[in-house]
Amino acid sequence: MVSENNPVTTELRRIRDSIDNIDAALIYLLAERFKCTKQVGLLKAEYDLPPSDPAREKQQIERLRRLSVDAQFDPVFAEKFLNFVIAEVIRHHEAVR
Ligand SMILES: C=C(O[C@@H]1C=C(C(=O)O)C=C[C@H]1O)C(=O)O
Repeated sequence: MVSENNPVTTELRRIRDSIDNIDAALIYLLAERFKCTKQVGLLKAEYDLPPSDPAREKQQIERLRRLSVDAQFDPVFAEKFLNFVIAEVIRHHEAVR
């Protein structure tokens, strides 16, 4: 058991504070993204456009994979994450038709 004032405990708390801030930022960013995709979904419903756009998704995935490499981040995970988000967006688009 390490004490409250142990240097390791202090360092762990400092890093975890940053992790908590980053998680909060991610939630706000995702909320903004879903506000935008909601508008897209309403436009698509109004003009009878298909909920998904595979060509656009392909461009986004290629772009995010490139950005991930630049950022020294795992491009496979980036693609999985984007696909997960897009699947939820498409589900919302189907629901508002
Ligand atoms: C938001 C859109 O709808 C869908 C969701 C996308 C996304 O979440 O980025 C991208 C393409 C579409 O499959 C769009 O067409 O722009």
